[in-house]
Amino acid sequence: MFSALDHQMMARALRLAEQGLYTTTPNPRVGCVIVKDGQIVGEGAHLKAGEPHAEVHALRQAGNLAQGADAYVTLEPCSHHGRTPPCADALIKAGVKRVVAAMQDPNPQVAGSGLQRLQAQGIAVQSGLLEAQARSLNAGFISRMTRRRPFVRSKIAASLDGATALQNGISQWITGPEARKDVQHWRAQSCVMLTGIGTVLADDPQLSVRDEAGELQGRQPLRVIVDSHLQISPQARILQGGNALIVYGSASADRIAALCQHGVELMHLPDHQSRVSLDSLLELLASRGINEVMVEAGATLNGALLHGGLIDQLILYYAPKLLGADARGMFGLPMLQSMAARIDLDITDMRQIGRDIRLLATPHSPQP
Ligand SMILES: Nc1nc(O)c(N)c(N[C@@H]2O[C@H](COP(=O)(O)O)[C@@H](O)[C@H]2O)n1
Ligand SMILES: [Zn+2]
Repeated sequence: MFSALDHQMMARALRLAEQGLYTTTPNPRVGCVIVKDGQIVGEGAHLKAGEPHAEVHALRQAGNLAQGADAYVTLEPCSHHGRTPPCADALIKAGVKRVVAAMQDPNPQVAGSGLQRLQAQGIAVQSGLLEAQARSLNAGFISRMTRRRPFVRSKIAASLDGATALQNGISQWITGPEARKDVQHWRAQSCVMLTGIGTVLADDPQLSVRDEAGELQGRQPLRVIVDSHLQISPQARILQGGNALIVYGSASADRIAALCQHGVELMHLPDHQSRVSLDSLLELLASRGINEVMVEAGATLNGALLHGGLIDQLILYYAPKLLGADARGMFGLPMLQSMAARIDLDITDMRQIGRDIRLLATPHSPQP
């Protein structure tokens, strides 16, 4: 169905889409290549919401050469008026003869209607080339559009014997500098950094995106703290500089007033036991256009998220160290009554980073 040239051009479009890895949110990362007589005549990437889509950049570069050309796009061209006009119309006007998309747009405002509009104008349309790669690049956008919740990845650094801290809470530094630098790359592509009050009280983290000199770098994710009984101090480093949200389940009026005085945003999201409802939190974040959440938390929050089926990806750094008995574990999961109740994972990537090993894993879902 697809030629070697098709594969090559879509692979190029996917590389272009990666240019928006850290910047396009809440929009998807999209790349486009326009090809005439086997030669690239235009290419582009979507970089920022409100700015032109990938197809528009590529068509501008191609100019009149777009007439009779093939367009390779990593996401179905849009058919609606959002912040910008429909790309399907721009492709029709430019006179392209064929459009190849890696995947359909999961946005219900588009969902196949972009491809239909092109087809109705006699343009040859194909979809599904390198679809798995295109989906992985926009896992957050797809999750928000189809499940009404963000894609959630949790990063955990542990010793080889599975400990994240000593019994007294000391955890700095289990992994080496290369792994800590790698973490910054994941933070930078996230819309939210999520943590729990236990981590805030133990480590007083900032959860910001920083360069090697420790300076703030680029777009900063919203910091969200799950603090069921509002124990956080207004002086906590994570609250400095704004851009933070505390979610709580129950608290006294005094505690609420004290934090409000410091200009902190609070949200009351109780579950039936007056802890924080994690499902409601993710729903709320999606309604605010949040595509990707990165969790850096302790065993309690990680256990609750994993047990609730709310973690989509684990980023596990294992350091070649042993922390011994009574050290803190990775997940506070309830005791299993049988092997049948275990949580199975699939490992999707494994590599050495400095002296540490990084595993990417996803909760295993049985094949239909
Ligand atoms: N095909 C395509 N190319 C791009 O470069 C895109 N950014 C999108 N995004 C789709 O359009 C919606 C955003 O529209 P506005 O930027 O507000 O005009 C987004 O939700 C996707 O459905 N598609
Ligand atoms: Zn568009």
